Amino acid sequence: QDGQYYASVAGLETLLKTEQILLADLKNYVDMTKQSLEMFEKEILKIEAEHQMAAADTENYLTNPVNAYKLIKRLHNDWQKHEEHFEKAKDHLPQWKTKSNFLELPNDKDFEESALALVRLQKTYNLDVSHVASGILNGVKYGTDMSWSDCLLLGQQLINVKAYNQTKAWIEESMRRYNVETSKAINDYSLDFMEKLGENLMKTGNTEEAMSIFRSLVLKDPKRLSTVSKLYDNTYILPEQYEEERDYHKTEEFKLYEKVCREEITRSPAELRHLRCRHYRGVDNAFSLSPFKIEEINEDPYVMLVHDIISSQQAEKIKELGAPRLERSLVRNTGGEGSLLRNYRISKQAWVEYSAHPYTEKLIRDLHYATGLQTESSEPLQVANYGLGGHYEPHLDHYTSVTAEQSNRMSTSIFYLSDVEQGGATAFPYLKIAIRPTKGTVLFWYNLHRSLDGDYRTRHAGCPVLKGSKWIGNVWTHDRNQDVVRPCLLYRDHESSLPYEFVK
Ligand SMILES: O=C(O)CCC(=O)C(=O)O
Ligand SMILES: [Fe+2]
Repeated sequence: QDGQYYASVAGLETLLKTEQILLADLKNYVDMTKQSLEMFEKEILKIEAEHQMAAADTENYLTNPVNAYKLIKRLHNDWQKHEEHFEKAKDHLPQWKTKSNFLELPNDKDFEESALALVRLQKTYNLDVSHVASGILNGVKYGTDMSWSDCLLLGQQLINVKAYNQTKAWIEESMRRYNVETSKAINDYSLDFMEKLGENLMKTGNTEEAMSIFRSLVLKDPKRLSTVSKLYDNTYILPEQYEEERDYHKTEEFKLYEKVCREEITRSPAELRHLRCRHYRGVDNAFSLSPFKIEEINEDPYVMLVHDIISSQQAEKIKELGAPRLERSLVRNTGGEGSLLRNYRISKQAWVEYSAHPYTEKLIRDLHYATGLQTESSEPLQVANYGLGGHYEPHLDHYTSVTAEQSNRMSTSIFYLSDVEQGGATAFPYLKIAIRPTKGTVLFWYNLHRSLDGDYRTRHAGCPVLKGSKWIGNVWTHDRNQDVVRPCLLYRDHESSLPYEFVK
């Protein structure tokens, strides 16, 4: 299954184990052959350092997108390079020989997606490329640096998916790092990279910089003169028309969404003034001893938080119920090259019946007591996990055309099953609301007007997870038999949301 490792922390953990096994082989190989010793020894130290950090706190290590990218990059890219060296000495590499039979390895898709996830984060949160390359996310340093060749390779991946706008910064970062890192003797491997860097600089129109790379390349290895001059003569011109990103990413709505994720746009004190926090004893006063802690988030459409509605233990159990059955959430690609940029939802999900465990039974019962809604017609609990850079672009939960026989998703309840260190808010662009996940809290809102018309103002999204692993449980209650808590009005009350219907 594509992207099965990349999309969750559990998947990455498998990869970490895979890499441990391969690393043992590599160490063995160096002992036996003493070939290419210098290069491999350095490589081993580097990976071991990573693994030591990972061992110290695996969860913390793998929830860092830079570390996750580097892990996938090493397994997908570097080990393949090493393999060429291994060919001769395969007898000494029992694990390697059979690796494709039993070791878990990331595929092209994993690698591409992990690169795109980094870029998505960088773009959504306005991150500085040089910071990301240093493992710094929003001012916090989480891991080791990316090397100049890591940055270059990422740049090349971005060229492959035609994300030219993002490419240049990474190639420039690669150059900056190259100057700092490579005062030492240079090997063929690095020279190849330099050649590629020059080529990519030509492709992105940085002729001057390409020239200076080519010049120092030829100085270091005069044999390359002919290849280099061919590259140069081919004079790549900046592709005249960049492949457009999916148009939606250029709309005002999408830009607004990104700003709301960054909390660059928030509501004014005047807009927040009428909102209240209160204790609610629940339907039939069933919770008079431990009332619900309700925080109003928005009046119309109605949005609220209920704090501490599930315990930490309950949340852990629900994750456990979902985890073994997580499947990649469906993506609606519009096709074409570089289509991964168009993955509007990157997460894994599983459906869990409420009858699965007393804790899920309790969850749906408590939701009834907190909201008054009938939950008989609810969909099963949807448990979802967002990994590295995981997100869910703005969308509506309800169906926009339903026949008289069909029911619709009247309300959404998002139970937050984990905290998220950075990013991962639930954002409502039109309402200028970003809710940061807090474990144990449920975010609740009505998707439909009382008239049962869809409320377009409820368009919402899961912002990219910058650091951490985000777990949620979704409950969608339908619009059947809800007249007690949500009676219809004598008039159709849907006009307020109409201006938002066609905004795109
Ligand atoms: O992850 C989030 O915060 C939003 C999830 C969502 O909108 C959905 O699953 O429909
Ligand atoms: Fe949603």
